Amino acid sequence: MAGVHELTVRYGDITVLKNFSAEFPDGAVTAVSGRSGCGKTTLLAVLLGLLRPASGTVTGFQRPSAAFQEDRLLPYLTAVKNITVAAGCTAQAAQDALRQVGFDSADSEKNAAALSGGMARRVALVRAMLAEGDAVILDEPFKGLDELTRTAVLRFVNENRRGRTMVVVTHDPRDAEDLGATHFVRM
Ligand SMILES: Nc1ncnc2c1ncn2[C@@H]1O[C@H](COP(=O)(O)OP(=O)(O)OP(=O)(O)O)[C@@H](O)[C@H]1O
Repeated sequence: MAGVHELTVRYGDITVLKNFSAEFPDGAVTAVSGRSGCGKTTLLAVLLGLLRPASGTVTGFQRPSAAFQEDRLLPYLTAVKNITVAAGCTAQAAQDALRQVGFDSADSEKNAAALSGGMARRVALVRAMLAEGDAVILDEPFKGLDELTRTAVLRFVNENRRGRTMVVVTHDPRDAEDLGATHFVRM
C-alpha cells in the first residue's frame, strides 16, 4: 500500500501540512480534494520526491509520472519530442496518442511554446500516461478543457492506465467518477 504517514511540510515559516496521513491503495485510483490552498499540490510534490517534508514518511511511488497544472513542458521541443524524451516511447506512439486527444499532425510538430494552454495540458497528460512507471499522479487533469476534448482525454487516460496506482487531484466529483476512483482523500 502506497501512502504518506505523519507528514509535515513547511515553506519557510509556513506549515502547509501537519502530521498528515493518507493511503493510496496499489492499483486503485484515489481522488484527492480539498479547499484551494490546503496543500494538494504540495502533497503531490512530496509524492514525486520534488519536495522534502520536514518530517514523516512516504511509501510506494518508486517511479511515478505526473502531469501538473502548469504542464512543465520543454518549450523549444515539439509536442512529440516532449513526449518521446520523457516517456522513452517512439515518435509514432507519441503521434498516435496525440491524435487520440485531438491533435492533427501539424500541431504535433509545433514547439511546446507555441501551443495553447489546453493543447499543452494534453501533451503533459499524454507524456504522463505513456511514461513507464508504477504510478501516475495528475493535478486537475481536465481543468479548462472543453467537453469534447475532455471526453477524448478521459478515454485516453482510462485506456492507458495499465492498472497503475493513480492519484488525481480534482474538485469535480464527476472527474473522480469518470476516472473510476474507488478511494477518496479529503484534505
Ligand atoms: N513554493 C512555495 N513557497 C511558499 N509557499 C508556497 C509554495 N507553494 C505553495 N505555497 C503555499 O502553500 C499552500 C498550499 O499550496 P498548494 O499549491 O499545495 O495548495 P492546493 O491545495 O494545491 O491549492 P489549489 O487548489 O488552489 O491548487 C498555499 O498557502 C500556498 O500559498
